[in-house]
Amino acid sequence: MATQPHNSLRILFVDDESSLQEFMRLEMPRLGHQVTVCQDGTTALQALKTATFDAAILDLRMPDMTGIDVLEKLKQVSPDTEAVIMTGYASKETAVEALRLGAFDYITKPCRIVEIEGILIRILERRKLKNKNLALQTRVQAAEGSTGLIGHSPTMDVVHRVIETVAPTDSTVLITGETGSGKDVVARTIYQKSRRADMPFVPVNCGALSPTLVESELFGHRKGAFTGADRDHKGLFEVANGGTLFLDELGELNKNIQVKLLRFLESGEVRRLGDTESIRCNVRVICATNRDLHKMIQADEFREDLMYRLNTFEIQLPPLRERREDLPQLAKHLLARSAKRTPEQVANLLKPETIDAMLDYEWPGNVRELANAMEYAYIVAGGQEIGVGHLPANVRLKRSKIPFAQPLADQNSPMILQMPGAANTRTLHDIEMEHILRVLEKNNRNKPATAAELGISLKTLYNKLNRWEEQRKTAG
Ligand SMILES: Nc1ncnc2c1ncn2[C@@H]1O[C@H](COP(=O)(O)OP(=O)(O)OP(=O)(O)O)[C@@H](O)[C@H]1O
Repeated sequence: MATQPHNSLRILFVDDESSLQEFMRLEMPRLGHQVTVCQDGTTALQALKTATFDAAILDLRMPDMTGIDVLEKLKQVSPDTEAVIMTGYASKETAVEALRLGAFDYITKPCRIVEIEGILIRILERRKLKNKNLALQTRVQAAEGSTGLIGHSPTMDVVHRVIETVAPTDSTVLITGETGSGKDVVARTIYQKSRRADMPFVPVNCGALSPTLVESELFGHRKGAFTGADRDHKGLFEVANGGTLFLDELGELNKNIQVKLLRFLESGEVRRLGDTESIRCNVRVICATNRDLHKMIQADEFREDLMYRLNTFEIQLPPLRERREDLPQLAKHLLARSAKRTPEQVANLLKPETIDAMLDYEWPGNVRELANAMEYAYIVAGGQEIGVGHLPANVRLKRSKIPFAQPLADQNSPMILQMPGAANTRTLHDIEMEHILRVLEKNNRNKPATAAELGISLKTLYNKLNRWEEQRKTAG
């Protein structure tokens, strides 16, 4: 089959005027397009059964059926074909009706070739945009990894059941669980199973929002609301309108923002900073936190009324050490992700003793730590069978706490192997990261407390941790 040049369209032309048919047979190839000419609607519908077209130019008045009839049928069998209706001046209203039915545009007779050419250029542009969008979606999916929620241990079965119940409703959901236990995956699964799956999913890492801008980021602002607000700005609630807003690390929101979130949940309205009017937003909110909100309430850091408003449906994700039966399947899934293969293709790479060794470990970093361990082992084993010796040192030696305090003592520690330039030449940056990680551990991974002890902003801490994570990935 001949390949279609990227600037060429396959066009279906339907008109009973033979002079116009001849004109199109000559002119379309001259413009680089392929054309199939039909003299009436019936022949056109026949042609649609055997070929695919990028565009269809349809005469409004034909002997057997109208262009509108053909348009309706065309949109049923080939919704991606862009239709253009040709009409005389007298029937402009019908042309407007055609637009309502999904036509791309209409042209009035007598047709001028420049006009047709202009419309075809716009169709080509729209096709390019659609393809670009598709390519971007595929890349986003590849970057985010498969969103399948793996695990059928009794506790995970409960999680699956709650997801099935709550996903189709518009109810707010609170997902709790230790870091790396899969809260983000659960939020995306709820979204994908919801009625809003075709609308935006807007994830927000509340901890990474700068404290001075958090309100404007979430709720928007009017021009002049504060110094530097030189234009109106849409908040993320408005961006997510019709869809789902995922507030990750909810526990990091300050109390002022907590009040505003509560107000939104109760009224469905947000008010931009500096505005006097509220805006109605149809947004479903899903929240996640690894912090103990009850303890935060006792410490007067979290509003009790907000927690009760949020936890109508609470999904508690168990830590990996409490659902060890999920580990073999998860390990295969995550190994397949690193190897860019299917779980079946990598199943034989994991020796039974390697799985046993992993079952003996506590996994304080939960599934994320398992994902990193699988990536590490895959690289160290050179894509071959993975033995116990290929696992990161802390997994092999069953040391749950990552040995930040003696980073150079064990050259096989994943922390060192993954730290760029770690061998004998530690850079100032390496030393800084070791210190940050040590303080993070000391504070039980509580990021605000860590940032406070280090004397840096929470945002800076997140930036440093993200950069470090990227460097570890690049260093393999
Ligand atoms: N049940 C699961 N099935 C498949 N992959 C999972 C599962 N749980 C977690 N993962 C993977 O583990 C990693 C960490 O998961 P995720 O980001 O959802 O954790 P989290 O609880 O949101 O962490 P944090 O509290 O640090 O934000 C991701 O790569 C995710 O794809």
